[in-house]
Amino acid sequence: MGLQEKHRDKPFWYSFIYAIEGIVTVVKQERNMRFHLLSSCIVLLMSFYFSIDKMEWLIVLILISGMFCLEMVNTAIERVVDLVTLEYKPLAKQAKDVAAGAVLVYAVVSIIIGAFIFIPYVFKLLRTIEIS
Ligand SMILES: Nc1ncnc2c1ncn2[C@@H]1O[C@H](COP(=O)(O)OP(=O)(O)OP(=O)(O)O)[C@@H](O)[C@H]1O
Repeated sequence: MGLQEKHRDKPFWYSFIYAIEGIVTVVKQERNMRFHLLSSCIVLLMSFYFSIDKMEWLIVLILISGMFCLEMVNTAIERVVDLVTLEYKPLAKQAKDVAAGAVLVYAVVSIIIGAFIFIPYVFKLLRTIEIS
């Protein structure tokens, strides 16, 4: 029986189980993903602490979820490349490097946007500490 036939009769919610398996796999196997998880927890704690406004929450949540999604796509690309070849191939290098570049661009932009959101709150906190 081929893979297609094997999965044809499964109920639709099996796709969710497979998706969750994918998320668990990335968290278990990818150090970068665990780093994203840790930094996201810190950002969420800061967001609660500073009581950021609704628009800022939306931006923070979009950035965090975007980072997770991109890291998962990056990992998927790495796995497919390794499945195709474990030999040194310039195209394999390009595929992995381009995917890693996408993660880097998103991470740098997220840090810049995060700085725009949080730095004013940090300064406000420092001023309050100075005054009191
Ligand atoms: N088959 C290959 N052919 C040529 N270069 C490769 C190949 N596999 C990996 N590379 C190069 O080595 C780098 C590291 O590859 P690797 O598969 O270890 O991913 P990684 O960047 O360490 O991923 P992560 O740390 O996110 O798991 C790639 O970015 C690429 O430049």
